[in-house]
Amino acid sequence: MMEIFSDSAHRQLSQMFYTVLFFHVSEYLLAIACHGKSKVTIESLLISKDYILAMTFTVTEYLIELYFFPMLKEHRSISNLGLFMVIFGETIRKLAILTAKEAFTHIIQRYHEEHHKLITYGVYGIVRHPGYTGFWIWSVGTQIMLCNPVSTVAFAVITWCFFYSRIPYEEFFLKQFFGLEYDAYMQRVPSGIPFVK
Ligand SMILES: C[S@@+](CC[C@H](N)C(=O)[O-])C[C@H]1O[C@@H](n2cnc3c(N)ncnc32)[C@H](O)[C@@H]1O
Repeated sequence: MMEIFSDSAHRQLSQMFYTVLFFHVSEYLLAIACHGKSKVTIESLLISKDYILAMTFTVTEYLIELYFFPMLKEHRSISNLGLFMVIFGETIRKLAILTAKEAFTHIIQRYHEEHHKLITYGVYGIVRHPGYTGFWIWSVGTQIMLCNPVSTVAFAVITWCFFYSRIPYEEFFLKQFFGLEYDAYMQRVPSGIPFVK
């Protein structure tokens, strides 16, 4: 079936498939490693309805452009830049999970548990939300890798909007848990998402 695609298309679609597969499987396995199997649900695969919709849109855009504007998919250096962003973003996110360990829950904690300590070292010493920074770079990178102009802009804006509202919500509880220690951390370290204080 892949013979109907050019070499570039074959490479880009394969890269996208393995990128997405690696991201979700590794999120799930790391969640088990950090929290134990009994506490992890299938939701830790991070595949929601909206996400499936976004990926369907992405593939649809890719195939339409491949058919009508095949030269758009032949920009190897742009595609490689996207691949670099995917690897870079994935690395930052996984470093965040490995640094925060038990504190890195996929669902935002609203009640302080005794074991929950404030992490301010490692990647958390560079930005306050390295998991989100990494995901943002990863998601935009997937679209640059596919040379998908519409989805590149859409992913950048939609993911940014998501974190723009999620970060204050998450930090509302972190301030309750850690008080002045969190205020000082906020003063010292940027959020890691552009234009989010
Ligand atoms: C999905 S994780 C994301 C963590 C962080 N926002 C990031 O992007 O790396 C969400 C959980 O991490 C916890 N969390 C966020 N920042 C933290 C920090 N600096 N230290 C400890 N826990 C943190 C929150 O309480 C929340 O339940």
